[in-house]
Amino acid sequence: MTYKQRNVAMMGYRSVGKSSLSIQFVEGQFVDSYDPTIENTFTKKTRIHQTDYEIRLVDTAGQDEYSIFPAQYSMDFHGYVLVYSITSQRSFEVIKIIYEKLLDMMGKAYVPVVLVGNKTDLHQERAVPTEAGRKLADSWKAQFLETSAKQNESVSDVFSLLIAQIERDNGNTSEKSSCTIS
Ligand SMILES: Nc1nc2c(ncn2[C@@H]2O[C@H](COP(=O)(O)OP(=O)(O)OP(=O)(O)O)[C@@H](O)[C@H]2O)c(=O)[nH]1
Repeated sequence: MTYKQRNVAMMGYRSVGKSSLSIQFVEGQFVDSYDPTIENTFTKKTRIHQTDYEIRLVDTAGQDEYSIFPAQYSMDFHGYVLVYSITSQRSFEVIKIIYEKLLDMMGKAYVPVVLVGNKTDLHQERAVPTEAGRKLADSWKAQFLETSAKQNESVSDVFSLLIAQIERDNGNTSEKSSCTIS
């Protein structure tokens, strides 16, 4: 069987749940302890829209507004999952900065991205309204989802949405497209 390989990087501020989302997607479990990541790579074979994919998922170290964008993440990636925590306004501010640095580093005006607001199970601690996340994603022409790695809510949707977006950007789409000549 042949698999389409897609390389995806998870980026965001510290402790927003990048590792937890990766582990939930790849291994189907949630680990409550916090172990800061340096870098971890996971692979997962999955079928999305009748196509078999091997997703190589790189879980990166948490960054803050002062971090220098690691140049290795601007090459060889098909798409990015940019994660903040809905309980942390700072993580929301940091994700905007990471996005700007990513575009800068790649020298592009557009990069396939899914913006993820994680930890929806902590609704009593919510600091970032859903609408703010959606607006930000719209301004990037990116997909947007809120998730809970803990409750496995919408976790696999993050990757299906990103893969679908990457395929659309490559011109591979199962949807019928129309062409108008004027
Ligand atoms: N309640 C709740 N806690 C979560 C969720 N996702 C992650 N956590 C917790 O948040 C803490 C940080 O999670 P990680 O997945 O290690 O976060 P990270 O973004 O990979 O952190 P860095 O490696 O520092 O960048 C851990 O204690 C997790 O158990 C979630 O959806 N809900």
